[in-house]
Amino acid sequence: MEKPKTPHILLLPYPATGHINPMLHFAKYLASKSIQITLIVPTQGAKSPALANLPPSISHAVIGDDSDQPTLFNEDKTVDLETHFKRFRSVYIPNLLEFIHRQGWGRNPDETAYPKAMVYDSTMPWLLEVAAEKGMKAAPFFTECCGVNALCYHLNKGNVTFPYEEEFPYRLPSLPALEAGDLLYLPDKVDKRGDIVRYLAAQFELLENADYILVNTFYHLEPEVLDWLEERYPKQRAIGPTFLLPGIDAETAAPQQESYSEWLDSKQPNSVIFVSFGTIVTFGGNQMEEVAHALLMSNRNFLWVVRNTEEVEKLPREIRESEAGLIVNWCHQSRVLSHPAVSCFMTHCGWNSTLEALSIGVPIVAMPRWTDQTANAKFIEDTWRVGVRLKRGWKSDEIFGRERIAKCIEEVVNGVELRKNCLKWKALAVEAVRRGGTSIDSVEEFVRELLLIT
Ligand SMILES: O=c1ccn([C@@H]2O[C@H](COP(=O)(O)OP(=O)(O)O[C@H]3O[C@H](CO)[C@@H](O)[C@H](O)[C@H]3O)[C@@H](O)[C@H]2O)c(=O)[nH]1
Repeated sequence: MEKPKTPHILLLPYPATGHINPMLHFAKYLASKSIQITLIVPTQGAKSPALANLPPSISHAVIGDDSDQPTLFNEDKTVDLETHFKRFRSVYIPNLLEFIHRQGWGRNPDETAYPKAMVYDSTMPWLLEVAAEKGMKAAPFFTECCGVNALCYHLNKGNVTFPYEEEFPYRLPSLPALEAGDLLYLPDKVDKRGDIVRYLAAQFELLENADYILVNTFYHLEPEVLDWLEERYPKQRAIGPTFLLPGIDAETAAPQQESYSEWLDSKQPNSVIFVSFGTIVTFGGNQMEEVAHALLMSNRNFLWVVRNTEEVEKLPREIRESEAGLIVNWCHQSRVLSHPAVSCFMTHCGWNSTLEALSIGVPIVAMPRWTDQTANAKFIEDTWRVGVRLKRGWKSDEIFGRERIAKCIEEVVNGVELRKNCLKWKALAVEAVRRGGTSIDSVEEFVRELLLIT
């Protein structure tokens, strides 16, 4: 008997865990619908823990980029980010075209094996042209929140100029009033010329030609800004939180790192401060020391993810030897957040971490560093009201002191209103991905319309 024909789709994340994770969750959901998936990761992302437990239903390829170049956010040298991004693109595109050619999927787009669509990270908008050249539908995937996307839209259309004009607050349609410290930026020592802001704004290049625009958020979290952007881009859909899509395993942790599970199990409900700063930012020794002392001052249990062993060694001895805490270099974050022992989450406010906390219902101590994190922290405190932020001044690389951090922890741990709000967002997030929910309906629509299957 002839095997049933399934459509094939390419997924192309940007090579960073915070970008691979949400797209991979989406890929797993599509794979569970018998859609054939090929996940293509540039070499810089090949070692991401997100890729540790790929299911056999997802084919996986690594394609050369410019990874012998300096790391993207290198604080020791001022990296010319514009050159970095240009080189990435100029190396990646020919390698991708050659990869597609080598697969023998054929040139005829009617062939079943030939990918019908390309879902690509929105920070690589130039992939739309590759999709068009290869006769595939183009679906950019945004890994940041819609409020941040709207900021990028205004930057791209010139409604907001960079360097920012000092007429704060900015009042932009569908967004709350924004102060300078709420906007996208990187400190001068990492990105003097604002290349990262331009790179993020460029997500809106060519966007009107996209067949679908996927955003990892959910409708009830950002209704005004989603509606506002949808008026301009009718094919925009909120499909998140992708880590909650049904039937997927959102596992990202290396299995040998599970000692923390037993440790968490041994703790009282609501007794542990969970601290994790994502996969890119580093805060530097002095800031880490202040965090360490704030945790000690809180007199509570803590579970702290410090990615790098050298960083752990630089922490004060009292924290390394403290019986109240555990320091690990990786964990299954969404599982930790779901543990009843966890009472609050100190985070750098990367969008995945923010969305995970919101959807699991854990209040936040927001300690943003840069890019979208400052805006996310603003929304966490003032829009969703699920946390307290350590507020940065404009372009400030100030070190937050231990007293200030400890005060935020106390406010969050004791915040009755915050906890109520958390439960509200949690319920709405879960509803979005349930049968008939806004996000799941959008995913099903995508599958039906773009891949032409029912
Ligand atoms: O021990 C850990 C640490 C992290 N994670 C996961 O790693 C992801 C981290 O993503 P995120 O919180 O978004 O942080 P970054 O890694 O910093 O993400 C980058 O990408 C995001 C999406 O574009 C942006 O919002 C951030 O600012 C940018 O730094 C999350 O899914 C976490 O659950 C784990 O599973 N275990």
